[in-house]
Amino acid sequence: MAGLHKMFGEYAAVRHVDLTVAAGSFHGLVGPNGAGKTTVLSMAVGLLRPDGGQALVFGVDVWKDPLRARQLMGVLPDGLALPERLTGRELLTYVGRLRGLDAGTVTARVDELLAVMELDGDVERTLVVDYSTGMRKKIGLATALLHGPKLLVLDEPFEAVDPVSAATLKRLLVRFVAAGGSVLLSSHVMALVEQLCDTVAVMAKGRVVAAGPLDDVRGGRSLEETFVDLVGVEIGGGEGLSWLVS
Ligand SMILES: Nc1ncnc2c1ncn2[C@@H]1O[C@H](COP(=O)(O)OP(=O)(O)OP(=O)(O)O)[C@@H](O)[C@H]1O
Repeated sequence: MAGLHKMFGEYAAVRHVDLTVAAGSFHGLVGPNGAGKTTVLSMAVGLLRPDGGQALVFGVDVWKDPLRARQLMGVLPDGLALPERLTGRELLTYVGRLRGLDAGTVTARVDELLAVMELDGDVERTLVVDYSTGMRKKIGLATALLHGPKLLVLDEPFEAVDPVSAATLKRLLVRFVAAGGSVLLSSHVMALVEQLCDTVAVMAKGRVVAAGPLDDVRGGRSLEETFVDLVGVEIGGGEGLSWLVS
């Protein structure tokens, strides 16, 4: 992405952001609440029209050639709206056919994805409307993977996912990158980004304030310490709320 810019009224939510995810890299995007991560990712994948700048996926302009760009990308947006009154299998089958995969391929991939995401067995009778938040993340990730994309763009993929499922998702993403895929994910969890990502960008107030290989950005410290320095916030400050306990 180059020079991506977005105004909401008078407020510049994203200010001329440049970000490159190298092929085969696992790229983390971190930043405090309201930094502009979701806005950047939404513009990068074609869900929110930028006021300026360009988003390219392997050279394909997301806004000029959306169909080709979508073939190359798998997207897990924040607050994904899924067709609710379907089971996970029905949803994946529907998405697979929409994406032009033949019936045999869809069935085989849906079987595999439901098993990997542990959404098979008894859970198969549950409608998506009755899924927990973590289960919705998992089925959302499965829909993102279904067509075999080269790049995954994931907004907070681990939010509300239990530790066991998170470990499964991590293994899956590491495998995806090892097989040549690229991942761009946003997260609030520094430990997770340090564990998974080789490259990281830190956003604050709509700008990228640091970016590069993980070790360069954290410079011998933990990512959390670097993050606090860069965005100028105190973690766990004791001020205020004196009424909370007496
Ligand atoms: N549709 C919108 N209309 C108006 N303002 C918006 C809209 N979407 C986002 N914003 C504002 O833009 C800023 C960036 O929001 P964004 O959701 O991109 O941040 P974020 O880094 O993803 O935050 P979080 O970590 O809390 O998810 C915030 O100040 C938010 O209030």
